[in-house]
Amino acid sequence: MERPVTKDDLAFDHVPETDQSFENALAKANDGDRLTVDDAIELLTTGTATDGIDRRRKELVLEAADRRRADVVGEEVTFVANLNNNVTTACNVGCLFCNFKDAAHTFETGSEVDTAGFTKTPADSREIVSDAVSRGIYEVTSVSGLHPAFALDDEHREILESHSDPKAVNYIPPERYETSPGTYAEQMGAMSVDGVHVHSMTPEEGYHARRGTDWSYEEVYGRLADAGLDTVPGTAAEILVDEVRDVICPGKIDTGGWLEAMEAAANVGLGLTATIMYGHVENEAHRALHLKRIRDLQERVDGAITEFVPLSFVHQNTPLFEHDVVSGGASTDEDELLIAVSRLFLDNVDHVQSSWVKYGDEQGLKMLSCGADDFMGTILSEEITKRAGGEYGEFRSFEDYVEMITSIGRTPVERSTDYDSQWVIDPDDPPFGPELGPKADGSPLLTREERSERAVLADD
Ligand SMILES: C[S@@+](CC[C@H](N)C(=O)[O-])C[C@H]1O[C@@H](n2cnc3c(N)ncnc32)[C@H](O)[C@@H]1O
Ligand SMILES: Nc1c(NC[C@H](O)[C@H](O)[C@H](O)CO)[nH]c(=O)[nH]c1=O
Ligand SMILES: N[C@@H](Cc1ccc(O)cc1)C(=O)O
Ligand code: SF4
Repeated sequence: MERPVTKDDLAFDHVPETDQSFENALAKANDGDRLTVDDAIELLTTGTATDGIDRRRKELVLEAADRRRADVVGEEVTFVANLNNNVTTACNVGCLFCNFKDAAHTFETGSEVDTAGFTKTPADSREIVSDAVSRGIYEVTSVSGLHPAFALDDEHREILESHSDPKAVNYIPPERYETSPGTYAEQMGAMSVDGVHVHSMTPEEGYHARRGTDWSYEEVYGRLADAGLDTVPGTAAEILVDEVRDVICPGKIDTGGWLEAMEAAANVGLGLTATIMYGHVENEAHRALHLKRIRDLQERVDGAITEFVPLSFVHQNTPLFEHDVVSGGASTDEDELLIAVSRLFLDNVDHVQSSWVKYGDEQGLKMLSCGADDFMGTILSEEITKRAGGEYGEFRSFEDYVEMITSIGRTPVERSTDYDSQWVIDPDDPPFGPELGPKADGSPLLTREERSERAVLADD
């Protein structure tokens, strides 16, 4: 049998080699000068002239980033009271880093394979979000598989229904499925409970919502905003260099398409977040180029990107790992350097998020001293990382947040999705519950039952 293609066989055009020195790059970072891609490569590699990561140099990069964080945002650590409500896992795009998806044919009525996934109707979403809103959340984040029955709205469905070759545009009518996800517009409307902030429709989903039409992304995001969408999560970014996308997500929109969708969303007034998904086949040159593309985008959208979210690749149950293309994810040194260099390079993005879903509590807290200042949200439910083999759980309570953030001597601050509203929490004045948003009454986010269930689990 032939040996499988591995990461080492990939002959990339972009390689981590520069004419810059580590010392010069570090001096620029310390002076607050705008960094170039070569500077970022030097800092991410702790010097391209030597192999491996030099721990002493790494500490210097982390210190520079921590100082920059203190200068830009001070000692406050923010988080949000939110719920993840992902609508469906049905997806045929086939990204090789993803185990969230389930082949769409397994959702069809009469399928011989019982699907391992789920699809929620708009009514299901409404019920789930209503329940979470009554517990105090004021943001719902919703990212989904590209279900072939999804249409943007009724007009889009009509266009798809009358298409000469619906399959060619990845459309199968909802009648073929056990459960219909409805339209994106219906889902946005259903999730807009009592003014809750809807954070949804990644550029990849935006692409799906216009397939088979000549509509611009502005048209699509404008209609979604009218239906209840508030801000757009910048996932599907992965690594914004096409030679990497060709390997890990050949079915996805390319770098240009991702940037076009993000810019259009900003043009119709929607706020944005941006991400990087790193630690698979890419090298430090790709990571640095990605940062440059985000920084340039932020200039074009006039500051619409509120935060940058590094997502460390979770490898365990993914095709990339199972087919031996990669032997694991990023090392802790690489994670820390990525956070730090994101802070130093992205001088026009105020907030860098540390994801406890990806790093866990201990390392997640450490990241708050490597350049990050935001600690994500309560989320209440998580499927993407869990299905990939991540083990850091599905929610954090406000109590957890206050305890963790004060344990490192920083100030816990509740924020809105767009950071416009912030509420400094006094750790000496419990109970801690959401104070911002539609049903803010300061009561704890978790129900009494959940709290006692957790206490039992902790005793085990
Ligand atoms: C699962 S998709 C859902 C939304 C939509 N299908 C899309 O691709 O934009 C959301 C994001 O999760 C992240 N993700 C998926 N699998 C991951 C993994 N194994 N490790 C880390 N992040 C992952 C990727 O960055 C991806 O863009
Ligand atoms: N980093 C991850 C997030 N981040 C989302 C945040 O919780 C929040 O929605 C955003 O900051 C906007 O306010 N969500 C995940 O599910 N998994 C992550 O790794
Ligand atoms: N990236 C999105 C949310 C998100 C991140 C990672 C995920 O696995 C899922 C959703 C945001 O913060 O805007
Ligand atoms: S990352 Fe998104 S588009 Fe890619 S397979 Fe997973 S769910 Fe589908």
